[in-house]
Amino acid sequence: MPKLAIAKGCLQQFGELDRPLREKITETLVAKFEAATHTGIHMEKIADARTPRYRSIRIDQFYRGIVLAPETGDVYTLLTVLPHDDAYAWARRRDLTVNRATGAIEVRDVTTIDETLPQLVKAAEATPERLFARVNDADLTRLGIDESTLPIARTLTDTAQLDALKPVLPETQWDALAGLASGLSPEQVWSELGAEIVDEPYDTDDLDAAVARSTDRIVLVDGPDDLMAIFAHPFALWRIYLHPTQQAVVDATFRGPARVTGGPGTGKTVVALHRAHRLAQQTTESVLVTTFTSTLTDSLHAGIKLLATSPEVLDRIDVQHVDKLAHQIFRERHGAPQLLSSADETQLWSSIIERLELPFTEAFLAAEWRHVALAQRVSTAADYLSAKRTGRGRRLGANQKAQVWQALWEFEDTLRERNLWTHETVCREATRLLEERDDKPYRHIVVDEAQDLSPERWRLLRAAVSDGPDDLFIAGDTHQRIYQSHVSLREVGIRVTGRSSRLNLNYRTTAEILGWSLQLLRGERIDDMDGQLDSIAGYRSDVHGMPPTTKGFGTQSDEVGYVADTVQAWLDSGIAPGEIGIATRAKRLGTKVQDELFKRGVPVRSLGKAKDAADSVSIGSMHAMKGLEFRCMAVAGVGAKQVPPTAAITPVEEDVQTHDRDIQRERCVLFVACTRAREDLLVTWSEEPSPFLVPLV
Ligand SMILES: Nc1ncnc2c1ncn2[C@@H]1O[C@H](COP(=O)(O)OP(=O)(O)OP(=O)(O)O)[C@@H](O)[C@H]1O
Repeated sequence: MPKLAIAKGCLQQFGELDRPLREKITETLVAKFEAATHTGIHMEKIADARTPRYRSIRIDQFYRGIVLAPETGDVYTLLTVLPHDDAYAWARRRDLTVNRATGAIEVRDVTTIDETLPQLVKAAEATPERLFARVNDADLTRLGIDESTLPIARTLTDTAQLDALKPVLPETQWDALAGLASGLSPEQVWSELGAEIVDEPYDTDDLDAAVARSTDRIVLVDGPDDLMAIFAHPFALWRIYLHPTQQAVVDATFRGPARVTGGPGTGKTVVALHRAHRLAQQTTESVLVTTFTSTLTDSLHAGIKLLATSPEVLDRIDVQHVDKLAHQIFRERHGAPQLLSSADETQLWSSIIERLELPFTEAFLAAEWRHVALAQRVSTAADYLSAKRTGRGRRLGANQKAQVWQALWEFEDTLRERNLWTHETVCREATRLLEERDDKPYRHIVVDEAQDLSPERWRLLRAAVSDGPDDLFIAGDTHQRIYQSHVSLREVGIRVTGRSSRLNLNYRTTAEILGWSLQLLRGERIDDMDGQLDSIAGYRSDVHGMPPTTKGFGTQSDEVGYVADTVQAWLDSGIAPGEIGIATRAKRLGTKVQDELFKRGVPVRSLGKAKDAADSVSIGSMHAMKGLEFRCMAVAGVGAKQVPPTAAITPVEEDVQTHDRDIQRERCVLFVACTRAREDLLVTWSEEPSPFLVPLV
């Protein structure tokens, strides 16, 4: 029985068509493949096609699909859908070959390559520079560059020429060249290709075997329902086509906790979602997918719903905010907790300070309680005396420690006496309850945005799943840490050493925006949650665009006006309101921009509030941008007075280390906001620019 496979490029093109045409194509293909079961598929041969195995399939009066017919087997691969004449021209210009390194199928536009080569040779005569001078032929060949591509690679003098060849060169060969051009070594490119070392070379004439190997570019459709599901979400390419390095992490079996790291937009969430889905397919027990905010939880939930087409599998996946899980476990035993408000907490610290006549501030004691006592499960004076106070800066002598411990003890004692709880103590109690249980609620736990979870939340998760293969899977990037939590995974009982993978290729942002944003963090020493330093080296994007626009103004009202003008210009150029995001550090400025846009009749919403996300420009704090992305992004109010905000920074004289950590965190917050942009980034300020921007503007 014939089976249909769909190439990634085809689904991308399909997503750009009008909805009625998309519906028509879907209907036609479903009907054809249903009919094929009984009567075979009717397809036309194409005269003068580059390969005699191309066939055309009629979609309607105007549109044709180009299909690769099998020589052996029964898989028909839909390569493209285009207006009639373009479809036939496509088939005449493009050939299919098998990549020597990966054994996967590749499309190349032979006609354009033949036309371009003489021009490239001519341009190269004018300059001695060669883009790949440092890479020898043997390495290029090992990376799959074949004899047709090699002469082209050897004439290239700059990356702009390589970029221009992207639509015409064989995809995997272009990826390998782009990796080398961005500074990766041949070894690094080899490992990114995810190429399996084979004993025997691939049969480069066997296109059918190559199709079967190309799971990162060709998806095999599993019946009409699957076809409808694929075509219903043509923009969610991540759902179907994973990069080999992503796929390897999704499919791996780990003997214990494992994690994936990587820069912004490298697909960590995508990997986490696929992995959760795969684990849920393989077990009959529950799988938890979790993170630290409810907005992120909602978007993980939406992702899981896109992936899990089987209701049984979907049922097995519980997507829950980690605090909600803590409260749920707590309530099952104790009922609803009575929570201490943050104002009451400050008041309580203040009364303890007064009563004990202590020389500490409320903020200092609260932080000491959270970052030392709770983080390290300190329950006695002796524990506290020997607890690590890394990152707490201000040194305490023995007497001072005794005073602090007395305050912490009184604080907890009051909570106990009045039966009051904070989110942290609820979490601690839930952990205790889970640690007592043999029947853990989950078989697998997948955690996204791991860098922002506090130690007590990690302990909760550790206690919610039994030790075992694939128990915990963690996705995160410490360069995007936007809250206070500095966790050593080992200290919370989670060992990932030797089970850590890294993703480098950014799918979201242009190379220009990524490169600019990475400079915000240059020189920062950022831990990797496992006793080492993380690094930004090697993160890259193969997509190019405009560099970010940075602009300062004399007054805030001029700045607001400019941001509103820019949003209007984006809208006028055809960008949908839902594809535009605006981030500010302080809410007040966000409100001003929102009012200005509202005055101009632009639909606008505060993040997380209105439901009609697709129809409105989104405004939110830089923190609220975590996990989101927008085609166009304005990051406003990046002035010296606002970024970093004085109130968020511990004064140097109070605590040097905490001060430094606060500054680093604020850099990360700005980095997160800027890396939400896919195509266009505007960064503005009034008066003096933020010190973080000074080297960049
Ligand atoms: N294999 C893929 N094919 C197509 N698109 C992909 C792929 N992997 C990731 N993407 C897209 O790249 C973007 C970023 O992915 P994702 O959110 O998973 O990255 P991330 O590493 O979690 O980012 P961040 O850390 O910045 O939140 C998304 O738009 C996602 O759909």
